[in-house]
Amino acid sequence: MTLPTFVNVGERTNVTGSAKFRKLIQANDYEAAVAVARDQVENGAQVIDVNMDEGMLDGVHAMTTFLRLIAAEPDIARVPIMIDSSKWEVIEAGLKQVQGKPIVNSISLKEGEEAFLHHARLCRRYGAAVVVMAFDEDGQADTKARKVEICTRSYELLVKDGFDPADIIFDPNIFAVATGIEEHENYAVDFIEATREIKRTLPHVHVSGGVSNISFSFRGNDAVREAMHSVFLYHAIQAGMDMGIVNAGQLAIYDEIPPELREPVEDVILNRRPDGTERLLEVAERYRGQGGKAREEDLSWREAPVEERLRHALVKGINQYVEKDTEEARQKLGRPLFVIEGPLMDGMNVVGDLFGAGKMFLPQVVKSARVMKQAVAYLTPFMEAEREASGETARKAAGKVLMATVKGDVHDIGKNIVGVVLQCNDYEVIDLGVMVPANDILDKAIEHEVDVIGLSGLITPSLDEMVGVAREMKRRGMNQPLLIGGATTSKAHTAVKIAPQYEEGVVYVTDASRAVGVVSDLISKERKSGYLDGIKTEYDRVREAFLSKQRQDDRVKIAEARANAYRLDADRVPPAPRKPGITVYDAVPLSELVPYIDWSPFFASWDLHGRFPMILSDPKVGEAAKSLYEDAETMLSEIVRDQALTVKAVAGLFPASRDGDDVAIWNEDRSKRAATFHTLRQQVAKKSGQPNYALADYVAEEGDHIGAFCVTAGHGERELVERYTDRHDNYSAIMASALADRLAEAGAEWLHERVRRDLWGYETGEALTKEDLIAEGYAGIRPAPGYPAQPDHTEKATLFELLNATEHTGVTLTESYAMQPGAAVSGLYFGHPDAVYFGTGKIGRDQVQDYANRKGWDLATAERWLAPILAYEA
Ligand SMILES: C[S@@+](CC[C@H](N)C(=O)[O-])C[C@H]1O[C@@H](n2cnc3c(N)ncnc32)[C@H](O)[C@@H]1O
Repeated sequence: MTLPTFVNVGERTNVTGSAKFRKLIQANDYEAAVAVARDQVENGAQVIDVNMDEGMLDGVHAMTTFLRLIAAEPDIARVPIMIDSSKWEVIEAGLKQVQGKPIVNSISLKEGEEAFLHHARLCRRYGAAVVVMAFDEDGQADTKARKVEICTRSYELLVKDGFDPADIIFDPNIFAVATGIEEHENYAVDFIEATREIKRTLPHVHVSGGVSNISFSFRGNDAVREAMHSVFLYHAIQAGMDMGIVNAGQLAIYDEIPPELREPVEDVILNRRPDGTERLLEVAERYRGQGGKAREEDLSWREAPVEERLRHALVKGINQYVEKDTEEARQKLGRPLFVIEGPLMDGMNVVGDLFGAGKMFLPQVVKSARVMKQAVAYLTPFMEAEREASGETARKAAGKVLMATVKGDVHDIGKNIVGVVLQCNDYEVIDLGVMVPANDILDKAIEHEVDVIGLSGLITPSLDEMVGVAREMKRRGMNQPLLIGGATTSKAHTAVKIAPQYEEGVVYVTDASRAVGVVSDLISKERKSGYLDGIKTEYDRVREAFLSKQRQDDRVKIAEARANAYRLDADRVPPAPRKPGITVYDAVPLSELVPYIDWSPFFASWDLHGRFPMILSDPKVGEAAKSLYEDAETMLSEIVRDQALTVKAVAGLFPASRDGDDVAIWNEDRSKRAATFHTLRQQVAKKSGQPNYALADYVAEEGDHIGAFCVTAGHGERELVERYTDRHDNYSAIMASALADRLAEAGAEWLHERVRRDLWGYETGEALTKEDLIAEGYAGIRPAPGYPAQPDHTEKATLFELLNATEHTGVTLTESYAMQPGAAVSGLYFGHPDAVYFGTGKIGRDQVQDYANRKGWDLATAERWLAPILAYEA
């Protein structure tokens, strides 16, 4: 077994640990019991522990039934199952049911070597990993020496017997500390040190444990328990613990535990002083009933000298005192420039180093940059006055970077983040905004004598636009390197399409955290040519690999793909809509949308990757994520309170029928064709039984319906963003855009539910949970033009016309078919329960020609719009 950094084992499907689960099993309510398992997985459990050891239960029957049911649930079955029982027949019953790699919890030397090896062999036969308790014929190990001794003995026996050491998970027993009994005081240290020794001496094994035991004596005092778990894990993980039963929601962030609590907790966990328990008991009283929340702000840093304070404020991103401290520093240091070049730059260097070392994350850096920007804004008039008096020129930045989102594209969150990160590394950034034509970009680059040009784009037509900018740079004989970034850009596209147009350097930048390194290499006189040579060699290789793959491409003919189309189950075509035609929502109440927000992509837009809400307690990015989330929640409640954004939506449901690979839309009595949606078909060779999908396949040949929609949350966004940028607050400006995007997506989810339940009305029964909605676990899909199932953005024109979307929502389409405002979503509705998302993949020239004919285009136009999915070189 290979494990990610720390694996969280869910334990709520354990009849001995959860009264709720026990009652469900006793009542034979397996459906609700399965929901408990699902809940755990959704809440971040990466393994689920299943235990049916209850005197009144038939353990074999309960284990078999329950595991059989969860094996049929793909979203639960994707995580490993830990079969937990002290009865061997229950374990074996469980092993028979689990399909993936099981984990047996547990075996031990309690009954001697023979029984131990016998059980281990049985586990091995089922391919299971095992939890080995530090337990032998003499009982459970409590000291470090005993833990290590038993684990070592177990290890040697197992490995000698042919057991894969990577499948051994030791549980060296976590016992409660601070119980008032002297012998217990070293229990945490014993566990931590035993873990360190086990990981050092027994290669490949894992170490696990039940974390909540440690704080057992503080039952009822969650704040202290959370702090104890967090401090214990902090040390145990460093010692090598890589798995455990932890309630992620009940974990404080180590650095956020108030020092007056953390210190006595740490004293107890590390057994650092004889009166540790007493002192913790005293402090604990003050935290009783506070749930770890009510903490006073620590203002001790305000007592340090002003340089220190500025540095602290920068690193922590605190802008509350920035003007006051900047003024004090200006008076103390004598000149505004000394403040910038002194404490402010020092602080930013610390931020840069921490970011570079992976100890700080983007949102924190952007917050630090806000402090810098506000300090500099405060100092600027003083510097200008000085310059006027002395005739000096302005201070030179480390380099100048021009940035723009290309013509036809409106998205700029990523670009703005990169701009901020560059600025806080002392680069001057000239940001031309969005929808900037090539000539404007290049004119401004020349006028400002910039060192580097950065282009950004989100939608596929922007890729072509970037190729045009590169070509024009060559024509003009420019020499600045060109950076490429944004959601649809890629190293392959940059290497294959853009780099060959311009010899002075084209570099693809994966994410904001890379931008500073790349720009500094490109600006350095010493490093630039070596760096670009390296890029060129790499891109030559990427291009060659891409083209050679393209040459051996084995697409099937479009006729053959059509013959293998997906055949719709006509009996399950949804009924006619209850409310056909167009429905407009002028202002969807924002408060209604908040529960529909999917937060995971919000974190991703700040380069914090992981699923919400688990990301909040992630050992690495949890702290940054939590603080970002708090700020987001504050701003979101202000937006809702002030109605600062308006969400407009339109949905339409129409008679439709499949027409080959197209979908015909009809007027109400089907006497006249109102529109045609064109779809594209997969041409990859499929295994037998697997269809070559096109969206048209989801519509019946006659008597069917489809829908279309457009939602925006962008009205008001510009004003909001400007309000923040005027205050030199890019952090909040970027946050506002990111929240507008979230509300647009939430609006799409909300509207889709309305459509399924009311307007079309094919979904009856209970409403889905929020998690089910986010996982799109309902019947029907809402594919969006420009996404993998229909990569052609131009289909939005038909969609907009059919819905009269611009009039109803105020959303317009740019020449590249980007929606404006950017916080907008549109797509089609297919109601058939078998409809699933797919990717069209690359397509052959025969289909491109056919598609061109259907769209009324010539081949070259089709090849231009479909450029990203051509299986050949046009
Ligand atoms: C981009 S995510 C947005 C939803 C996500 N919960 C959020 O809030 O960001 C999912 C949406 O993208 C579109 N989509 C995803 N995969 C697709 C595919 N293969 N083809 C077409 N559209 C797709 C659909 O409109 C789908 O509802």
